[in-house]
Amino acid sequence: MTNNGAQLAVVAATEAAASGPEHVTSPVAYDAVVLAGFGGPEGQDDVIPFLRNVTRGRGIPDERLEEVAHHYRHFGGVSPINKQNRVLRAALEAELTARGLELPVLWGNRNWEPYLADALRAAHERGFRTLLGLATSAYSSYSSCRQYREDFAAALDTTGLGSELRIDKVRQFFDHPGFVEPFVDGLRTAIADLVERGFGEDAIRILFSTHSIPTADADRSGPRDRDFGEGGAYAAQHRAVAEVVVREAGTDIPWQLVYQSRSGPPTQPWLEPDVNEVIAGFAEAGVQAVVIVPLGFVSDHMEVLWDLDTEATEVAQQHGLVAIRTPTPGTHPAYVRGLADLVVERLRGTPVAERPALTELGPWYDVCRPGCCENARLGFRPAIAGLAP
Ligand SMILES: CC1=C(CCC(=O)O)c2cc3nc(cc4[nH]c(cc5[nH]c(cc1n2)c(C)c5CCC(=O)O)c(CCC(=O)O)c4C)C(CCC(=O)O)=C3C
Ligand SMILES: [Fe+2]
Repeated sequence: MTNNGAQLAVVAATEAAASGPEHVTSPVAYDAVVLAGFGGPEGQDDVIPFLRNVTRGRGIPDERLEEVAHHYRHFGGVSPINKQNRVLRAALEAELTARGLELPVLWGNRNWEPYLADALRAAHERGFRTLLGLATSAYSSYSSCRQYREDFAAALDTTGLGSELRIDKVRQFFDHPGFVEPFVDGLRTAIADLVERGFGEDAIRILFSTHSIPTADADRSGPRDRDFGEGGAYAAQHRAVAEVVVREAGTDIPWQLVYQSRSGPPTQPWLEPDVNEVIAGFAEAGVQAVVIVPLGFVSDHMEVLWDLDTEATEVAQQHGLVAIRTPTPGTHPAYVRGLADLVVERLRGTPVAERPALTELGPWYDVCRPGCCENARLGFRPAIAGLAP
């Protein structure tokens, strides 16, 4: 740290939370929203520098990096993720404007241009001082929660704007109706499609797929003082949302939660089972069709286009199975409205009892609880929007 700006921001958020009820902050007149994306390469020359950004200090084997570079190269070195976030940014801003809220939405990334630091500089130049961060990530884990909080703190440090800007962050929204509804729609449509094509419901299986993470990180996901069972809050949230999606879709077809896109050295345990192994096992069980619901992802980025639409679909075909991958929220109107609702609840300081949440785990916290989503290997880094350890 070259200045203590990030620490100041951490303290500001901490005090705001500590003085309010446990879950929620008081109303805040935010000047703007900052959408925080993962970032992706936009051409062949970007691929390797992007992958270096993603994996810095992570011990990802070179073979895995080459393999992942190949996924991007196959699509011209372009990940669709930046375009998707540009479209989402505009849609969210338009939704807020339509509600009479003058709340610009800025956008910056963790791993590629425009970086979060660029977004903070732009916000500051436009005179915005009180910002609400919104990460494009629904669940609790180091990669999907705490790392975004650290990204904001690091961007405050890089820009030297730590004492000028206050940044809070929208809660994890895994069980918000706006996030869940597109998955329900997608599952219903896929089942209807298969039934119409003559598949019996007993010959169909539903797989809810999400990103695998190291089990050591999964165990640390969510607040330190709550026990969520195997796989921590990360796995528990996915299980709970999958149950809601199945119930809302009104189906009795058997389902299970599977994991994809594992990296890291083989010696390191990651969440299992792998989507491809489960699909391969289906053929012997007499299954004829599989519906893959990409429950862990907000848009059709590379993990979806390659790991599901290319790889998992190929595995299914090799085993004589029909596979349908259902849509991600993307810019589904329910999702965009849901994100706007999540912003509005912070403007109003909506009491926790009035906040929508479709599972018993939520609504999640405005300010992360002590020890939330720590990384098992990386040391402590300053983060916004969390209570001190
Ligand atoms: C939980 C989770 C999400 C979902 C939540 C969220 O959306 O945030 C997610 C999303 C994404 N992951 C992405 C890309 C990559 N993730 C990698 C590596 C890793 N991901 C991890 C976890 C997650 N990742 C982890 C524990 C690693 C190991 C290294 C580390 O500890 O960081 C690597 C390195 C190579 C590899 O090992 O695959 C790449 C290239 C992209 C962009 C895709 C595009 O460009 O379209 C997106 C949206
Ligand atoms: Fe990832």
